[in-house]
Amino acid sequence: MNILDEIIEQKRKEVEERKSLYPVKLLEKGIYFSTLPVSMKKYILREDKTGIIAEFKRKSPSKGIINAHASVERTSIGYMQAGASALSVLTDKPFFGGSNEDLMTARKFNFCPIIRKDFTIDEYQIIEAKSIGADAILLIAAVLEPKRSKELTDFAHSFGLEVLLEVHDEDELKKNLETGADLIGVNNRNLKTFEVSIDVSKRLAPMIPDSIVKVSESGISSVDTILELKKHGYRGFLMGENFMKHSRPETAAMEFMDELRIKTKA
Ligand SMILES: O=C(O)c1ccccc1NCC(=O)[C@H](O)[C@H](O)COP(=O)(O)O
Repeated sequence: MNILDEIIEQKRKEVEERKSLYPVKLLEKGIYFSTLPVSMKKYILREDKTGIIAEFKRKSPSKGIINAHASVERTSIGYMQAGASALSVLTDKPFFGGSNEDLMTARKFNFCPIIRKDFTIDEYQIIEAKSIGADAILLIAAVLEPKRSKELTDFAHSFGLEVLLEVHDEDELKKNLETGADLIGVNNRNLKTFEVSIDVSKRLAPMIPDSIVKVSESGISSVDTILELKKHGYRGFLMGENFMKHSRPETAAMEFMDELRIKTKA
């Protein structure tokens, strides 16, 4: 059993527990349930932003503890002040140390697109994402049949949420091109082996239609990599550890995005 199988097995149990603890009727009463979502796709395409989706993540299966003490409030505000296009907040607790409360805190302090980073396998989680103030959800092709990805995408759209569909290889991409995702994220990290290679993004780029916003995910740690990925048509760049490993992730993000702005003008 690989880590992804383990996460999904755990997630199935967790979702069933949450359904009985917080029934849909309760989620529908959440303060964000009827607010209008902010489009992550639009923000990523905005020229005055960097395209970076800055992630708040305390730990991960591949790296263990990354930052146990960072404040969601200070980090998320700092990320946006630095010029991020959107925020990504991990809400999975057992494997990433996140929570729904983290996302709600980020929501409270920021008017910007927020993607709920979790392992979505059930409609219930989409309703939950809406009720905690998310604007977008992640779907991972490696754990869903294309038919199921489409069903969940349609369901997310019915709540005004956008979908970032994550793929890791040609086969996953080909099978999921018709699922209606708003953005396609190519994960440079193989979630089964944890191997990271930016070449995955470069290889898959020509297969993604221009109508879909391309996002490169994971293992990005240099401005030059972003400039290189832009040449391959990427507009979004999901970055977590490179910022979170610092005691002040928001300062690291500011320095990184300043360098990106300078090199983009040059
Ligand atoms: O990061 C992991 O170890 C991981 C393991 C299993 C499933 C998902 C995982 N990561 C989720 C992500 O998508 C990354 O947090 C995100 O792309 C940012 O990556 P990075 O910039 O390398 O922190």
